[in-house]
Amino acid sequence: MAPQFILITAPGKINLYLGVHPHGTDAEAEESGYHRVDTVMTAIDLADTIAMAPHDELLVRMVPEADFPMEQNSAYKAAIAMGEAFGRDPNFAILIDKHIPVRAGLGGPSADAAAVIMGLCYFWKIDATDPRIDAVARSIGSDVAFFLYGPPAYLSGRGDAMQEMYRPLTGTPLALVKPMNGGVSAADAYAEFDTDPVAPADIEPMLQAMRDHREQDIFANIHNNLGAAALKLSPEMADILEWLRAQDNVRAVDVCGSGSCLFAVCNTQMAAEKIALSALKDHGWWAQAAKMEKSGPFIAVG
Ligand SMILES: C[C@@](CO)(OP(=O)(O)O)[C@H](O)COP(=O)(O)OP(=O)(O)OC[C@H]1O[C@@H](n2ccc(N)nc2=O)[C@H](O)[C@@H]1O
Ligand SMILES: Nc1ncnc2c1ncn2[C@@H]1O[C@H](COP(=O)(O)OP(=O)(O)O)[C@@H](O)[C@H]1O
Repeated sequence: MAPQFILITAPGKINLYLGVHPHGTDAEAEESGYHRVDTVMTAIDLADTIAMAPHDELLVRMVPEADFPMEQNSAYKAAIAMGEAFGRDPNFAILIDKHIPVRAGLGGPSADAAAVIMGLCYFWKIDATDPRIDAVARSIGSDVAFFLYGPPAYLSGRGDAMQEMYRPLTGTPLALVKPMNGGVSAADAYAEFDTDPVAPADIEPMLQAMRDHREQDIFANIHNNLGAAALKLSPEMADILEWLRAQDNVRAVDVCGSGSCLFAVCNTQMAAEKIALSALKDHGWWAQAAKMEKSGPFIAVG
């Protein structure tokens, strides 16, 4: 008998490499205003938790309560799109325990959408390789496809076309720091990028380092050419960037996706914890120690 309740852990992500290509480089990706993007992402252990059970209608709630209508929730959109793709009524109650900050570049809305897609596949016994799943993911957002696969990966196109997957960097310590208030939306960051587009760094050294699992080279090739746009939209991020770079035991620092969060790869978990605490205590920034995670969303059955 199918279970009546599942709990899905939906990890956020960081981009170890984010290369946005100025317009005019890829006609297909640029349809409807999108940019050609090459990215290497890894999941992190800062995660939302999503409880799902069959219900008499589709109901999506967040804790803390969302300040936008349910119909705009990525989890709701994913459930509707899955229902349409598979010809079924997505009548489920979905409760999202929110831990991943929004407008942070940590992929929270996309992680929630991927978790709901996986949850519905579980309830409806849909094969994970069904191509309709990938199409649903892409229709919700560029980052959703990454979460469906899980391990660190290189994606191209709009950042939604899987190219290669790599051995995870599980447990690598991170300090995440962002301004306490406000954030940067992905759409605003891309629009700002267009005012002064700069070509990305060569991705090959990063891909080769990921293939060979050479940590030192991976961290030496961390790159994000959307970061400058985020910094213009949220100037406090520049203070955080400078401060993180000056901390002890930090191997690399960059912007998380479209911001407003920044990450520091640290030598030890204690160093990451110390940096997070100092960011909060001495500067009033939002901060959290985290780790790189081996995979994307995973399901526990109740
Ligand atoms: C920047 C990245 C890096 O991983 O994520 P975040 O850091 O925001 O989490 C992604 O490219 C964001 O992906 P996602 O958050 O899924 O954004 P989407 O809903 O697909 O797109 C939001 C908006 O960003 C712009 N956009 C997004 C992706 C892309 N390749 N080109 C774009 O120009 C478009 O204006 C689009 O309307
Ligand atoms: N499940 C969700 N969790 C959080 N925010 C969501 C969700 N679904 C839709 N949103 C909307 O997405 C916005 C954040 O989008 P975006 O800036 O692209 O995300 P990110 O945090 O990945 O940078 C929120 O302000 C909110 O309006």
